[in-house]
Amino acid sequence: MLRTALTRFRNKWKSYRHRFVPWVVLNLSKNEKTVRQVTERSKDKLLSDEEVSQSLLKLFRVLLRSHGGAAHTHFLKQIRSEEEKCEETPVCGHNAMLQHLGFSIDRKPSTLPFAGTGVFVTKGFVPKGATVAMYPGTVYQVYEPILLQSIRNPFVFRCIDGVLIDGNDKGISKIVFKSCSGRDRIGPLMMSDTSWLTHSPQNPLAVGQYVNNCSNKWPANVCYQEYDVPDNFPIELRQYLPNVNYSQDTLRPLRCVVLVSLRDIAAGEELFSNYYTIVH
Ligand SMILES: C[S@@+](CC[C@H](N)C(=O)[O-])C[C@H]1O[C@@H](n2cnc3c(N)ncnc32)[C@H](O)[C@@H]1O
Repeated sequence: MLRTALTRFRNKWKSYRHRFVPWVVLNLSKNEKTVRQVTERSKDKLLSDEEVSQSLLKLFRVLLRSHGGAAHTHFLKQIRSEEEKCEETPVCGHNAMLQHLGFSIDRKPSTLPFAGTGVFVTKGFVPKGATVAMYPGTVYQVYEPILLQSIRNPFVFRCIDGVLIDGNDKGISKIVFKSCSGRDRIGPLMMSDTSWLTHSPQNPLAVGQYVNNCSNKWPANVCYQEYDVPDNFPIELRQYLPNVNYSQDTLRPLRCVVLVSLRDIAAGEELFSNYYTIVH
């Protein structure tokens, strides 16, 4: 009997796509109704990678312009024609987001009791199918060790293929991210953004690690989606990517995770994702 129960649990556990260990284990039975079910891995993507690229590039180009890009003048020349479409005044990340994506998001105390910080739409309006946030952190391939960093860490996110992203902005996780980010720079160009580790990230999308889990009362309004950064992603815009590979020798494209809106979301609403997705 115990053996059957254990086998059933193991099979079910294996099909969970995103997990925040150990919180998921402790809360699995509390809100099973909210589990998101998809029939195939390929059906899980609401947006194509190209659509995700387009919205990231739109924002990052404005950020580059507003941050001066002084050290990257020669790169700026290359993208001059695109930039001419943007307005001349420098803008802060949240304004850039509002002006160019139509909404802004920020961290605030969650509306849920005992749920700590959450993420809210602060201004504007998020249409269904928009890239609303990014899940920052160090990317660990399935074969890479994460034991120390994962102890008492509720920010370890598991992707569909077992890749892990450590989105903790404190302690050893923070040290690891900064060290990997410094290691990967190319001359003056950063290949990733470390400012998500602070209270004011340069890339205002990079707060997805603070999105709380939905409940029976508050259904999910966003979902996670893997996004592998394509080779042709402009090198001068990679400084806004909030992810870095743990190992320098990783051969595959950089894994990012974005949160995509499942419905229209109005200003003032908290974002809720689904920590559990079953892939049948
Ligand atoms: C990825 S973190 C989310 C950010 C977290 N709210 C914080 O302030 O650090 C996951 C943790 O958030 C809390 N959390 C997420 N969803 C929750 C919910 N619906 N109710 C209570 N706590 C929740 C749990 O403590 C969980 O371990």
